[in-house]
Amino acid sequence: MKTIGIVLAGGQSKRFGEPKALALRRGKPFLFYSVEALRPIVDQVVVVAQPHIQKQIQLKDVQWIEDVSQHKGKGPLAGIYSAMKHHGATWYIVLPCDIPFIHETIVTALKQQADDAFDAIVPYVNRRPQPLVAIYHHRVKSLIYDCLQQGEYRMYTFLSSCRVKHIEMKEEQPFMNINTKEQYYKWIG
Ligand SMILES: Nc1nc2c(ncn2[C@@H]2O[C@H](COP(=O)(O)OP(=O)(O)OP(=O)(O)O)[C@@H](O)[C@H]2O)c(=O)[nH]1
Repeated sequence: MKTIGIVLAGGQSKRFGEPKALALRRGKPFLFYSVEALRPIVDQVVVVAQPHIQKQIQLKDVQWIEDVSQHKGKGPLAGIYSAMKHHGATWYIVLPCDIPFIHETIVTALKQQADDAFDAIVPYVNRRPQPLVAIYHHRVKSLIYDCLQQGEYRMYTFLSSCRVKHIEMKEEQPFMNINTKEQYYKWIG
């Protein structure tokens, strides 16, 4: 069962003011933590980012791709689709690049929930769905394609057409995403 890890790093980071993928926690870029959480569990890690991010960071055994041109920068759904288009697999484990407390045990727990009867495995933390820290079956590629073709870029609209298995996760910190400098100084220091 081939599994690809997708790290989404093609966002604008407007609220943060500089690329979140390159922000540091304990001397390592945020992107590093998402890649390392996936690496032991997947067959290949694919980072979907703009080329200037790749130029500023060294990561071993990672495949870098850009968003497909017609949906460049249109949001996470476009990034997931771009990775699926480049790499065939049964399952895709998706992580954003702005959750620097993520760790391998969360990804392992998610992968253990992979179930062919569902299109997506989405954790719930504190009653909130986490669709950017989730697993998608390859069959959703055509559903995403349809959304993108219709100019529908919202993750939740796409998910409403999927069979989703929700799993409750207790630990909150690994899912904490940093969007602003205030959050950065509060949680990272
Ligand atoms: N490949 C790709 N990733 C994206 C895109 N938009 C957002 N992401 C990633 O998805 C995750 C969540 O992004 P957001 O925080 O919602 O958006 P952002 O653009 O990074 O930040 P803001 O500009 O402040 O909204 C981050 O890891 C982003 O890098 C996109 O168009 N393509």
